Amino acid sequence: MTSDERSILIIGRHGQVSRSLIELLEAGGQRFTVAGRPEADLRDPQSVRRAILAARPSVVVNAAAYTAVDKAKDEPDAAFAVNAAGAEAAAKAAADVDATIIHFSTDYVFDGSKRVPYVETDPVAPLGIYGRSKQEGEDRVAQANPKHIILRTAWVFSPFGSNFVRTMLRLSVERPEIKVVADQRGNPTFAPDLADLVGKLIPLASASSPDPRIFGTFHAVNRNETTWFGFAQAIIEGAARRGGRDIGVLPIGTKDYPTKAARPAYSVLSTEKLRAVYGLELRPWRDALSDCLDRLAGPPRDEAAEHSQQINRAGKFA
Ligand SMILES: NC(=O)C1=CN([C@@H]2O[C@H](COP(=O)(O)OP(=O)(O)OC[C@H]3O[C@@H](n4cnc5c(N)ncnc54)[C@H](OP(=O)(O)O)[C@@H]3O)[C@@H](O)[C@H]2O)C=CC1
Ligand SMILES: Cc1cn([C@H]2C[C@H](O)[C@@H](COP(=O)(O)OP(=O)(O)O[C@H]3O[C@@H](C)C(=O)[C@@H](O)[C@H]3O)O2)c(=O)[nH]c1=O
Ligand SMILES: [Mg+2]
Repeated sequence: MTSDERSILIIGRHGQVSRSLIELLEAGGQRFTVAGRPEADLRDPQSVRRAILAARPSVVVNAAAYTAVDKAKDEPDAAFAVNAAGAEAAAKAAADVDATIIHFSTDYVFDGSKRVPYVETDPVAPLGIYGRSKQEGEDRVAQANPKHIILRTAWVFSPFGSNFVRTMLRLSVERPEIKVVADQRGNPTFAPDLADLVGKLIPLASASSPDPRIFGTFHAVNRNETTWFGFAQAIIEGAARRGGRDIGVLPIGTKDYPTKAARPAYSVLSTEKLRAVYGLELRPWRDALSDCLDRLAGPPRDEAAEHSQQINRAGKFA
């Protein structure tokens, strides 16, 4: 790395995507700064601006957001402050130091009325406050900084924080069976895979005269689609192979699982643009889930047994 190379600033410290990105950049020995609460709070735009002007990075990755879908209904001001005004402040300050902003949005900007994968140019029509606040954030980020890469992702899971995989693992020890909606389709996405993607975009985005085609909005999700029920089944099966309880997973309808906020019935995202522009794609979600479960519950028992037999045959423990 040359000494005049500018660094990367990540907004958000303990989130799924921030932690995955921090892990990746640390492993790669890259120079980066983290701006997180309390000193950089997206509800206080000036605090975010200060952090960006002080670091003068070439790329700002905004991995922070208000992500509580149901709670957003009771706290619309907080959701919009963080996801719209806060995101705009980060994008504007990035523009002022000539940095690219990499920002994340969500499949929940769509209403779910389609039955084939959504493309980036499809009209947005969010069903709830969270989706509306994220949609406004997309618009404001794009407006504030022409050098923006907005990655619309979905159903994010990881070994960190609060996510559907960790919820299912917790329920599998607490309950005899779980009931999960089988009429909402989407793409589960592994936060470390998103971090890998961002790691590949950073050098392109921080080039001195980047190709303008790299900017814009891109769908970025793991390959293949499922329902929350299908995802839950795969989680419980995977956990059982690793010594977890093989509890029943029962399919139900959205009407049988009332929530404060409505979710789209179909929010599968086409990643054709990411492939066409960058030549990049994320692997199938089942492969990513397997890596996530390895980290949360260790390797599958049969594979572990097979592995130790191989070691024994090799005479390592003889
Ligand atoms: N989770 C999901 O399923 C999906 C997420 N996304 C988007 O991906 C991005 C990353 O999400 P994910 O990693 O899952 O989020 P998490 O919910 O795991 O983490 C949220 C992050 O935002 C930070 N944050 C929240 N409020 C503020 C605030 N006022 N000021 C500063 N930081 C704040 C948290 O801070 P702290 O470090 O202090 O905890 C944390 O780092 C977000 O833009 C989200 O909308 C898109 C689709 C699906
Ligand atoms: C825990 C649980 C949930 N569900 C349903 C409720 C809901 O329709 C669906 C998903 O539940 P969750 O509330 O965990 O997921 P949710 O918070 O809706 O997840 C969303 O988060 C935001 C941040 C995004 O951007 C989206 O892409 C998406 O990942 O599963 C069940 O049917 N049974 C259960 O036991
Ligand atoms: Mg949630």
